[in-house]
Amino acid sequence: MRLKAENLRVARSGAEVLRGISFSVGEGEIYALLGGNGAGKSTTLLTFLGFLAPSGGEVTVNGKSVPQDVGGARQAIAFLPEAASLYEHMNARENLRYFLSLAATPRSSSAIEEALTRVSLAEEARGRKMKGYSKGVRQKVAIALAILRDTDILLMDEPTSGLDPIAIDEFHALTRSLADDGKTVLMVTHDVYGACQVAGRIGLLRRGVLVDEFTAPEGGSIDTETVHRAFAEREAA
Ligand SMILES: Nc1ncnc2c1ncn2[C@@H]1O[C@H](COP(=O)(O)OP(=O)(O)OP(=O)(O)O)[C@@H](O)[C@H]1O
Repeated sequence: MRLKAENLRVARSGAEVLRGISFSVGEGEIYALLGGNGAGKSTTLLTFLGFLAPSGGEVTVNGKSVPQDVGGARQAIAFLPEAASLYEHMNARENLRYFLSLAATPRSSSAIEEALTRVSLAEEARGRKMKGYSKGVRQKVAIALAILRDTDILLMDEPTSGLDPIAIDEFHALTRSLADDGKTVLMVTHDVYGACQVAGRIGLLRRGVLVDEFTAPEGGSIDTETVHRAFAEREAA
């Protein structure tokens, strides 16, 4: 398994915010962690990235304990934060070149153009400074960066928040094609409908406990109604 949490516990400011969660995500899988505010979704991502240490249980990336090899975990993962921080005074190509050089993974100009084509960033948008660009364009550049880093694993924090419906559909199609290439995707979201559209598995997180898990049937997708009902019932409980 590329990502695995086993009875994982994490405390923040003295309070236990993950209370023994277990799940795993393999090659070519898209796993969506769904939950209300404060459920522990971002905390889970930060723990896989080694920014928070477990107070109990285990967290592994490619079979290696994250606390024991934080560098290895970060090298294996591309992280898409909710708001991509790109340099305003640089254009899309310059941002990509700059961040790739920081990650010590320089790429050719043709590879950069190919990635920008894959995320459907219009030719004329590639050479304009980022300043004033919409969230949709910024996110495309951030995904292009993840594609160019060519890591096996992608973590995404609320990737569709603030995107319009067309950008959301494009994003889901792209995420699926990345999974078809064998990437492992873990995303956290509030969006039940989007999670059902894109994920092969959904984990419902409530107050630091994984209370339900749903798996898509072979060749199909997870039923939105079922997840919605479970979400509402758990929140009301
Ligand atoms: N920097 C922090 N220091 C201490 N506690 C924190 C910090 N950030 C979050 N928490 C607490 O950890 C718990 C889980 O928060 P987390 O951000 O992981 O939830 P989330 O499911 O991602 O929520 P949201 O959907 O609101 O982003 C919450 O109770 C929150 O108050």
